[in-house]
Amino acid sequence: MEKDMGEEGGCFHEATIMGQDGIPRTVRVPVVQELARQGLKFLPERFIKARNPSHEANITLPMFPSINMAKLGQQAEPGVRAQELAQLASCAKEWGMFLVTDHGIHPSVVHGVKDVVQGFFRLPLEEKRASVGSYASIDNMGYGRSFVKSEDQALDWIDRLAMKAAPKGVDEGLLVWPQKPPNFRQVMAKYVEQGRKLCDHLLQALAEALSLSPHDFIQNFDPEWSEINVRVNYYPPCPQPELGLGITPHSDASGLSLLTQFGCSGGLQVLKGLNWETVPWPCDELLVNVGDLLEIMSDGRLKSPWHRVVAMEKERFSVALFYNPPCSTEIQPVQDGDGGYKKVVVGDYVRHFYEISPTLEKQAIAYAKKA
Ligand SMILES: O=C(O)CCC(=O)C(=O)O
Ligand SMILES: [Fe+2]
Repeated sequence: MEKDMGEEGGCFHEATIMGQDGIPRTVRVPVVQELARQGLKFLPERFIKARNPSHEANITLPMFPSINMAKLGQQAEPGVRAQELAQLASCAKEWGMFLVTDHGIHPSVVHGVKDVVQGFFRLPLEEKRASVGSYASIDNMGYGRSFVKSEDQALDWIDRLAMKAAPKGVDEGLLVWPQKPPNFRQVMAKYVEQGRKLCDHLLQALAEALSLSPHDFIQNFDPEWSEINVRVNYYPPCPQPELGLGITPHSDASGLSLLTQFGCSGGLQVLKGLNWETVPWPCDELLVNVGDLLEIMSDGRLKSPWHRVVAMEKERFSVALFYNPPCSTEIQPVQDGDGGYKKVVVGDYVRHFYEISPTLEKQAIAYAKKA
């Protein structure tokens, strides 16, 4: 693809949006990494987000709940395990988000992910483009696109790379995975495999923590057909971070999301009451958050957190694995928990989520509420 210089003096990603006439149109959004390279003093107009000052309390939580996965194992001493399950129940209910330690994913695997991700983003733009294919009709996948819905929407200060890692075979012939660095897919596949094990373990523990049967959540997942999407978020250094956002507020349309970050920490915020609070998430630790699908399965006992990413002066990367039941699975509350949720097909839920997102408030989940 030609290097496309526009009025911002940068290069552009293309995104397909639905026009008001119902006809899809292609819009161009700047490649943020290329903009950032120009050493801008001011944040370009298109990236300025209206923020509600009364919600900007600038609170960094002194500490954040952390779950030791070894203490949740069957070999753990029963008293220790019961205590860890109680801690899991409390942080999953209070925050819908927690750090995990002793999770069994070897640091070399996480470092491998960091190396290939940085390797990809260090490539010149033309090489990045040449190295990645496209899912064509699947929005939000491949290199570059974000939640772009209209021409006049304020944009996120981010470049993204998103791929389907499972089920196997979904991308045959599409070559979406970067060819450079050459070990990108292999390294990511290892992380995905280990991340899946961790999420399976957590799904069982979360059910137990809520006094349900350990199988209640995981029964909706399938070793062969569950979906795992990988999304790499790259937030280049931002000239006026207080005016922009890396990712606009959202919940995840997943069962569970597993995240790692590098570059710097302090970008992720979660809405608590009316305040955005910065999650104290150290760089080498893994973070898990409850997605909308688990909120539905738990009938609201677990809540998917409303979260966002603030722009920062330094560059930051995060890698999210979104773990979902197979898209044809019907999920429903395992037990009545007063959340008012009903049976939905996973694929229908996710499609609707992306059709209406981004929204100002947590709105997509209303799709799964009883009338
Ligand atoms: O970058 C982060 O910390 C969070 C990313 C995120 O929320 C997402 O990819 O859905
Ligand atoms: Fe998210």
